[in-house]
Amino acid sequence: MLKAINITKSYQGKLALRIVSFEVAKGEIFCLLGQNGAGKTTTINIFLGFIKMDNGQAFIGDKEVGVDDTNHLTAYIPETVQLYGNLTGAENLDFFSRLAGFKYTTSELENFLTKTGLQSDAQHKRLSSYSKGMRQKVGIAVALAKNAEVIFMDEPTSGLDPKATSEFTKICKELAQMGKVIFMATHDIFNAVELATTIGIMKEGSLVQQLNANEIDAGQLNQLYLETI
Ligand SMILES: Nc1ncnc2c1ncn2[C@@H]1O[C@H](COP(=O)(O)OP(=O)(O)OP(=O)(O)O)[C@@H](O)[C@H]1O
Repeated sequence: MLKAINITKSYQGKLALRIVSFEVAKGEIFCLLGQNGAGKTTTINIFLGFIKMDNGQAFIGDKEVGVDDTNHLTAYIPETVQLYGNLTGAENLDFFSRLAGFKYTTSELENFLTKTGLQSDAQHKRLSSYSKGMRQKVGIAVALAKNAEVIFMDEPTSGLDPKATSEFTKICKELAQMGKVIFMATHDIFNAVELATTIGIMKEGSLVQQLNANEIDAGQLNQLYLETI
């Protein structure tokens, strides 16, 4: 579903990605680890079309990023989901769904929000009263409402408390069971082991490790990470 072929990217002559290649299948959760500046966000931004690669190719399904229209296939959950504080969760979802070309009834909007675990008494409250975890649930509801096939996430559990992280992990697994692809940059080794099907480790712009998450525990991954980066 996702394919990176020999992607390179430099900023002002400094290489940020050095010939990065990988594939992610439907229903997979790919967690990308690596130190600050390793190239995780750059990889995500290239797939989202926010920045252009210098060389290589990126595919989402059979569509090529930068060549075909891939916008409708993707959703993006950044560390802090950008929503309108003076609108309710349901109103934000309605607004962003319409932007993506979808018009839903109030009960359909509520269904999307309920699927993410956002409690019904919160759905019609203003976003300004939401916690970070609740905002992320609205972000995930937007991804569901626009029927995105691939959800990119950049450090989504950063700053979440353990309960919110656990709820977030559960939702991600449900999304994967629905056949969605999740591609996540994270510093959270323990959550990556819990969540991922595949774990990638980046170092200085290269994807230096790719591991099956079932074959490693958190202690082993932590050790390997420290030896690798
Ligand atoms: N807009 C930009 N202009 C110049 N250099 C940039 C830009 N964005 C990223 N870089 C550089 O590219 C490299 C990769 O950065 P990137 O943000 O992809 O890393 P990262 O792994 O996501 O780091 P972090 O964990 O801090 O988010 C770094 O050296 C960074 O300084």
